[in-house]
Amino acid sequence: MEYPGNLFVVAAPSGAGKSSLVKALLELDAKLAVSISHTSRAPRGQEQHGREYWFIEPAEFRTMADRGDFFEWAEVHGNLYGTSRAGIEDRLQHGEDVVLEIDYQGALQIKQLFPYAVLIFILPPSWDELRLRLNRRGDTAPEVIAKRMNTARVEVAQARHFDFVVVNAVFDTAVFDLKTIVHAQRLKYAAQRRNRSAVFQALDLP
Ligand SMILES: Nc1nc2c(ncn2[C@@H]2O[C@H](COP(=O)(O)OP(=O)(O)O)[C@@H](O)[C@H]2O)c(=O)[nH]1
Ligand SMILES: Nc1ncnc2c1ncn2[C@@H]1O[C@H](COP(=O)(O)OP(=O)(O)O)[C@@H](O)[C@H]1O
Repeated sequence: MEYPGNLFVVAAPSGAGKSSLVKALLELDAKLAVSISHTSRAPRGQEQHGREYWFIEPAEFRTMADRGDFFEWAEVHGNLYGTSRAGIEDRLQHGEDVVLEIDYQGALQIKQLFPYAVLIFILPPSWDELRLRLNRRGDTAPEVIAKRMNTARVEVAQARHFDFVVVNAVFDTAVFDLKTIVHAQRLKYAAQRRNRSAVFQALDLP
């Protein structure tokens, strides 16, 4: 499948800083939009339906999956998550850029469907720091943290299938790395199409 918009996929083990980084990236780049996923998990803390996720019942999720409503979906930490076609197809068709914040299983499915998608894996600087961040966030029970640390080992092993790996040690440096990847992809895509105006647009030149 091919659309004129760029597709960026960001995956990371839970607690590595993916949500915070993507949020900061969106604040820097008005031309990017993040896709809101559907999930069967219950909302956490201040989360709102339609803002962090579309929260739906497992049965409804299964119906959507059977109907082919998702570009990809996967079970993560015992819950179902999916990227709906309706959420991003329109934007991509209009040449707008989209970021997917999803797990590695979803990322690999997206790469099959959209070979030009740019897959970015966020790594924490160390396992100890990952545990610290999960603890500090304060919204995850100790037994859940232990489970996520185990899953993190499986997830990190998948980083080799990604186009880029960004280490989130110093936050601002990691945001800058992401911004550079997005910028480089826009220039590459514009150059591939030999489209002078698209190159100028990507450079933010008049
Ligand atoms: N495959 C897939 N994974 C998703 C999707 N949305 C979120 N995820 C992933 O599901 C995992 C759990 O997310 P979440 O419940 O928000 O917990 P968090 O890991 O603490 O942020 C994370 O790795 C997300 O990136 C989606 O649409 N598809
Ligand atoms: N570079 C960093 N240095 C220190 N703490 C960070 C950094 N990046 C993120 N954090 C913190 O780590 C915790 C997990 O970040 P979050 O964005 O929720 O992770 P994820 O979306 O990957 O689960 C949050 O409390 C966040 O503020």
